[in-house]
Amino acid sequence: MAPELVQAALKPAGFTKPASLPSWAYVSFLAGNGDYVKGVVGLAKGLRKVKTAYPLIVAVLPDVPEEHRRILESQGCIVREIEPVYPPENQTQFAMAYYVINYSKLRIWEFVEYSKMIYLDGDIQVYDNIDHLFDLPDGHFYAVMDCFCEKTWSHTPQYKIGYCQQCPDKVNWPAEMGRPPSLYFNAGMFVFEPSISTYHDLLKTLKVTPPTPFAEQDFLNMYFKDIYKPIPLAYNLVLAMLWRHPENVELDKVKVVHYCAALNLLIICDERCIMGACTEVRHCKLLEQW
Ligand SMILES: O=c1ccn([C@@H]2O[C@H](COP(=O)(O)OP(=O)(O)O)[C@@H](O)[C@H]2O)c(=O)[nH]1
Ligand SMILES: OC[C@H]1O[C@H](O[C@@H]2[C@@H](O)[C@H](O)[C@@H](O)[C@H](O)[C@@H]2O)[C@H](O)[C@@H](O)[C@H]1O
Repeated sequence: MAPELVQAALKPAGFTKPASLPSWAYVSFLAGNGDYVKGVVGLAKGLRKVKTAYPLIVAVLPDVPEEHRRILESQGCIVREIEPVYPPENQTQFAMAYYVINYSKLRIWEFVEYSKMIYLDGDIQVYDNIDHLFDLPDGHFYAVMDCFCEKTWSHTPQYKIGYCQQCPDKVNWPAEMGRPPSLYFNAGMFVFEPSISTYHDLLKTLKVTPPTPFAEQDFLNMYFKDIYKPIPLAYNLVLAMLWRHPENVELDKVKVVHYCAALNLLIICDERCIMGACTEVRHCKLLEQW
């Protein structure tokens, strides 16, 4: 779909809650007994603050303790336990060792009581209502394009030559390296349609797909390549964009911020010290944390 059509579909309609809400929902993913539950609580609070009309489902692995599940339910979340999904045995070095558990995100395609869902990582915060994304035309996979400039991408040819899809004209893709990479999305936020047939095909395809450094993100990019439609950066501002491609960031239009794990910077601002994005980028000093 032409970008202008995507833009048109993204215009927030005059929001009136329909008599019977369509079967749409937000969904997040939680594993382990660590601090990610705090992120998901923050996400639930953020969605409530922007007055979303739809529920937040949290797909939890069996290792999420009862206490954390109760906390999520006290925040109005619908908690659904899922079984882990593992990729085929392989010696792959994941970009982050724990990424292997992120393949379990694939279980959300089984949530077919919902016709359309918006997936949000637990380290994401929503600052503006994005319910209008549910109105995007069916039959596509919508997500924001990622950036290849962080060290976590150092294993890739694009990182090695300084190519990034966020600024494709800065370093041209050399002809001798074949075709440039297809548009590649960040899998921390996406709009999708649950489907049992797609769910079974995802798992079947995973069984014969060797794991790669960005785990299920690489897998989803490969699987949905033909129906992927980029949506504006405002819907998933990966923090690195603030210092890698500030020219692409219109802060006042940002609706969703993604506080990625590879963020190894403490952003200190004259007025306050925060971990994560800062709205006054010009005040910030970026410190290499470690
Ligand atoms: O120990 C973990 C690791 C990851 N996650 C979930 O998986 C998502 C993706 O992992 P992460 O955010 O670390 O990936 P990033 O986008 O930061 O690379 C998180 O946001 C959480 O929702 C989790 O619940 N527990
Ligand atoms: O398991 C793979 C993960 O891949 C992605 O994280 C990456 C990606 O954003 C890179 O572009 C950043 O450089 C990096 O820091 C960050 O960790 C998804 O956000 C996450 O949900 C999850 O799918």
